[in-house]
Amino acid sequence: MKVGVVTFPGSLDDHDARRAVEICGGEAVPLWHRDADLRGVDAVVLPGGFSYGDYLRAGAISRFAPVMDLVIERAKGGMPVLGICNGFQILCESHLLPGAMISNDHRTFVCRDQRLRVEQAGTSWTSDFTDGQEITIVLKNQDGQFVADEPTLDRLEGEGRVAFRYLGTNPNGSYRDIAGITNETGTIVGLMPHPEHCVEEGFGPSLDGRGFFTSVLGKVLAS
Ligand SMILES: NC(=O)CC[C@H](N)C(=O)O
Repeated sequence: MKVGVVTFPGSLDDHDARRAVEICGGEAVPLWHRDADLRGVDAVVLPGGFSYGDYLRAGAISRFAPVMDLVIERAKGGMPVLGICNGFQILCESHLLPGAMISNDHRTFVCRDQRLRVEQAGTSWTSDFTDGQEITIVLKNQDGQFVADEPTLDRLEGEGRVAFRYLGTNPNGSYRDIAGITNETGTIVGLMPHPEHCVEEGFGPSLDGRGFFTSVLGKVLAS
């Protein structure tokens, strides 16, 4: 299975995302922000970083990158898309996911190991987890506060579209402790913490990131 990883100017975590795909048994395909072809990929990861320097708003310019025309079209047609941190910001700016990301409530950059609860294991990127499972992966951002109006939050909760919730201290003021959400069909997932940094021994607090990639790839890894 081919998983495209988009590099925007200012992306930071594209290499780790490609490496995570390969470690978990997939073929990682590098995509560039100006590409007008998705090179036959079956799924796409929008990685973390500071695309276009986070100017205007994080993700606001990336949404208009040429490659996003195709990503948005294919995502609407059911292609699995994972947005990690800056990628989640881009998914919200693209209106593939509802809500918006604003500055952390404490107005400082946060970098920590973060406990999460998997609230929805019925997505393309979480099927190797179980509902209610606790995982710990890393978190690092400045604009990580997920906000949405009350009807949108109620709809997300009611439709089982809150995919991840922060456990312990809410690190950024995200409404209802929401760390990640999914679309109506569970093919698109966005979250602020970084699974791609938690896929190999000696790096990160766990190997919990593997589940995201094995879920979409349909792979079983020896532990
Ligand atoms: N690690 C990331 O992707 C974080 C970058 C992101 N633009 C921010 O809010 O800081």
